[in-house]
Amino acid sequence: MKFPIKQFLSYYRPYLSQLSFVLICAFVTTILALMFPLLVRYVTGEMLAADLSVAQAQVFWVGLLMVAITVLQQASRCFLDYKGHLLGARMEKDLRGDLFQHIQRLSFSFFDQAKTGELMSRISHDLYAVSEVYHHGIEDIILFGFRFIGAFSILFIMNWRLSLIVIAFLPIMAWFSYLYNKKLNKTMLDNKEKIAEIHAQVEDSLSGVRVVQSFANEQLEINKFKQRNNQFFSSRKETYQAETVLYTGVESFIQAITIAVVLIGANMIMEQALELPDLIAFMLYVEFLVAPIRRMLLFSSMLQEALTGFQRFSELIGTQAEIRNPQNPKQLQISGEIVFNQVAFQYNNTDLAVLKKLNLTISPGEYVALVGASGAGKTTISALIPRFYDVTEGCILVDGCDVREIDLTALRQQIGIVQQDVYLFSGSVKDNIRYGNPAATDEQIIEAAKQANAHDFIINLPKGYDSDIGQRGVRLSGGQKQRLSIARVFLKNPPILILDEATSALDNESEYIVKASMEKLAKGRTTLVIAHRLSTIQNAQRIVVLSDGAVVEEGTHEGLINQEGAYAHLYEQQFKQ
Ligand SMILES: Nc1ncnc2c1ncn2[C@@H]1O[C@H](COP(=O)(O)OP(=O)(O)OP(=O)(O)O)[C@@H](O)[C@H]1O
Repeated sequence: MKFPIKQFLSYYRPYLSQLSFVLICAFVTTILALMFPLLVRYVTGEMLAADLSVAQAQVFWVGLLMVAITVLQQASRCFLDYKGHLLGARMEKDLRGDLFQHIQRLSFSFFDQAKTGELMSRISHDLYAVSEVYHHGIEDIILFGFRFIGAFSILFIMNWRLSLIVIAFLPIMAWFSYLYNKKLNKTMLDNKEKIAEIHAQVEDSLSGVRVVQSFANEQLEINKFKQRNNQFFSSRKETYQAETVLYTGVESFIQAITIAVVLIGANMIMEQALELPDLIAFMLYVEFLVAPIRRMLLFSSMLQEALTGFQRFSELIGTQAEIRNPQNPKQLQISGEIVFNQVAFQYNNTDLAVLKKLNLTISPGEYVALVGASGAGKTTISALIPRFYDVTEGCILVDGCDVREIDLTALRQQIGIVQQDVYLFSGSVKDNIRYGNPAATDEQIIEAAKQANAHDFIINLPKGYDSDIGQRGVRLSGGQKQRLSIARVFLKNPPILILDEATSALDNESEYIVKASMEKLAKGRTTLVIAHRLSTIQNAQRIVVLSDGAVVEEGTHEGLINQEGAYAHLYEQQFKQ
C-alpha cells in the first residue's frame, strides 16, 4: 500500500500557525548556532593580532555578543522544544480521537475479526511514534539540514581543500551507519513482536486468572510467561549488540575526522595554507556535519515505526462500517410489530447459511420464545433486529418498515437487550444503570432499580447507588449484575425487548428474582426470549421452534407437546437430563 502522504499532512492543517512558529524557532536556533564558531574564530584571530590593547577591547565585546547569542539560542531552543512537543501531542490527540470515534462506529462483523490487544496498541503506542515524527520530522530537516548546508558552505569558503577532505569521510560513515542501522532496526522490530507476545500473554493470563487458579494452573502460566520473557531478553541482547557496534563505529569515525582535520590542518598551517583561527573553526564545524548523520540514526527507527503506524491508522480509519445509516433515515416511533420475511443470513467469511428463508411474525406486545438446538441460529435472529448484522436475503420489517430504512440510532434506542453475559462498565451502580438513559434523573434511576428488584441489594452496598462495582462488575454476584442490566433496560423503556438466555447461569433463588423482574419488564412490550431451558418459557404466548435455519413449529407449550414433533423431542431430551 502506498503511504497516504496527503492524509498524513492533513493533520497539520489546524495547526499551521503553530507549525510556522516552531519552524521559525528552528531556523533562528540554527542560524545562531552557526554564528558561534565564527565568533570563536574571530576571538582567536584577534588574540593573535599585533595590537593587544585593541584586541582586548574587541574580545570583550565579542564575548558579550557570544553571551547574548547563547541566551537567544537557548530561548528559541526552549520554545522549539516545548511548542514542538505540544504540537505533536495535539496532533496525536486528534489522531487518537478520530480513530476511537471511528472504531466505536464499526460494525459487529469488524469486531468478529479484530483482536482487542492489537486495536489497543494501535490507539496507544502507534500514535505516539507518529506524533514524534510530526514534530521532529519537519523541525529536524531545518535544524540539521540548514546546519549541514550552512557549516559546509562556511567551511568551503574558509578552505575548500580541507572541507573536501572532511566531506570525503561522510559517505563512508553514512554507508556504515546505513548497514548497521538496518541490522538494528531488524532487531528492534523483533523486540516489538516479542513484547506484543508478552502483552498478549499477560492479557490472557490476567483476564483468565480465575480460571487459572481454579485449575491450579499457575505454574503452567508462569512457565509460558518465562519462555516468552526469555525470548524477549534474547531479542533485546541482539539489539544492544547491534547498537554497540553502530554507535562505537560512528563515534570512531567522528574521532577519525577530527584527527584528520588536526593533522592535515597543522600541515597546512606549517605550509601557510591555513591560519590557526580557521583550524579551530573547522574543528567546531565538524560537529555540525556529523550531527545530522547521528540524528538520522536515532530517528530512522522512530520514523519507520511512525510510518507503519500511520499506515495502519489510515487502513483502520478507511475501514467502512458495514452497517450504516440510510441516506434518508425514517424516524419511527415503534409500536412493536416484527416480521421476518424470507430471511436468509450467513456470517462473513463463513460458508454456512445460518438462516434460510425464515418467516416469522411477532405482533406488538406479544411474548414469543425462540427455541432450538445449540447453534440453530437463535442469537443470530436477535442480532438481526437491531441491525448488528444485515440480512443476506429477504427483509426484516418493524411496524411494516424495513429496518434498513429506519434511523439506526432510533431503531437501537427502541430495542432493549438483556444478555446472559452482562457487560457492566467500571464505575458506580448509578452510572451503570444510567447507561440506559444518560439523561435520567436520580429518582428515575432508583425507580428503575426498584422495578428490577435491585433496589434492596443496592442500598445495602457500602455506598449505596454510589458504590464502585469494580472492573466488569466483579464485586457483584451474577444475579445482581443481571438485575442491574434489567434496571438499565427499564430506564431505556423500549417497545421491543430481547432476552437472550438471561437466566440460564443463575441459581434457583437468583433465577426466581431475575425472572420476576424480567416478567415485569416484558409487560406491554414485544418480547423475544431466547431460552435453552424449556422450563423457563412454558408460559410464553407462543413458542417458535427453529431448525435448519427456518421455523419448523410454533404454538403454545401444550400444543407443541401434543404435536410430538421437534419441540416435544427437545423437551423430552431436557427432561431426561
Ligand atoms: N460472529 C460469528 N461469526 C461467524 N459465525 C458465527 C458467529 N456467531 C455465530 N456463528 C455461527 O452461527 C451459527 C448460529 O449461532 P447462534 O449463536 O445464532 O446459535 P444459537 O442457536 O444462539 O446457539 P446457542 O443456543 O448455543 O447459543 C453457529 O453455527 C455459529 O457457529
